[in-house]
Amino acid sequence: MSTIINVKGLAKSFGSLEAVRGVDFDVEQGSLFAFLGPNGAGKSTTIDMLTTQLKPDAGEATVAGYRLGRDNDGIRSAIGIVFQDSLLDPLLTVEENLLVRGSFYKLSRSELKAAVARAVETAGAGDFLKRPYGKLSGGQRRRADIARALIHTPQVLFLDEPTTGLDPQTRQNVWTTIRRLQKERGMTIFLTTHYMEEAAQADRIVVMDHGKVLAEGTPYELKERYATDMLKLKPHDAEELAAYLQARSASYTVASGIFHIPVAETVRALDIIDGCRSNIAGLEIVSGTMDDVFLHLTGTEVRA
Ligand SMILES: Nc1ncnc2c1ncn2[C@@H]1O[C@H](COP(=O)(O)OP(=O)(O)OP(=O)(O)O)[C@@H](O)[C@H]1O
Repeated sequence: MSTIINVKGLAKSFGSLEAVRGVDFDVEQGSLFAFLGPNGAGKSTTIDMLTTQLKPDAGEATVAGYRLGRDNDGIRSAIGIVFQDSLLDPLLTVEENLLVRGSFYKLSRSELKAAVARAVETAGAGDFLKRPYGKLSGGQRRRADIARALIHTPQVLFLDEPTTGLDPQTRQNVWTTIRRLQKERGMTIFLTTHYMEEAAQADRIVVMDHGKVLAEGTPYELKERYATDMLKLKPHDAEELAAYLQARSASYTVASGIFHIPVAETVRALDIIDGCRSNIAGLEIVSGTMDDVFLHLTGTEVRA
């Protein structure tokens, strides 16, 4: 796979506040990339720089082969952005909004119609095309916002918290659209989210806080590194199990008669189980989650 976004030493301060303090990361072409961090971590500032809305103080970046600061028009032609706050006019219908937006791209009338139709189809916004944007549900608005960002068929789609505030069913629908863009259209998706179960579906994750990258890797790698799997055992004889675990120098806690034994990886639980099989009345192995990773790295629960 080739790299479509490359970031080196990117930095931005607002007065004395160092919002982004020299970040480095790459995004693979066609991947679903999740950018995580608590409120104020510097995510939006980084995205604003990569999308040419904010001039960096230092560092460099290329997006779809275009150098930031040198070919910002090229970058803008290659990206689509779905902002947290919509840019569409609530009084116009979805179709009117998209046609107005599409008129910026200097297309002929027939090209414009075809581009809008393609964006609508891809975003699944066909059912409410003739309705005023302001009268749509949250999920429908999001689809219209995504359609707006797709009119010029971008290579990279930036989505800033695309599902925040939506109900679980609608979140799922919007998420299905995002996956389709990536899988079927080969689009690179650059996503920020406060929902860790969404981040867990990404190909690669960067976690940042206080303007710095804290960790990066696949969800699996991050969970292996920063989250602990837990073996939970219900013994027939608690004293016997305690003695067995102490003899192995395995740490554990007991709650309501259940032994909680942290294991580095889920398969390690097998070693423990093997030696005390006849004393086991019940067991469960709980994998570490992205929530654990986030908590470990940032020292804070996810704040939406
Ligand atoms: N235009 C600005 N002027 C001054 N300070 C700013 C400006 N934009 C952002 N900041 C500050 O920079 C820091 C990073 O903000 P940023 O919006 O990049 O964080 P974030 O990770 O996107 O947070 P969130 O998850 O809340 O969107 C914060 O302390 C914020 O208050």
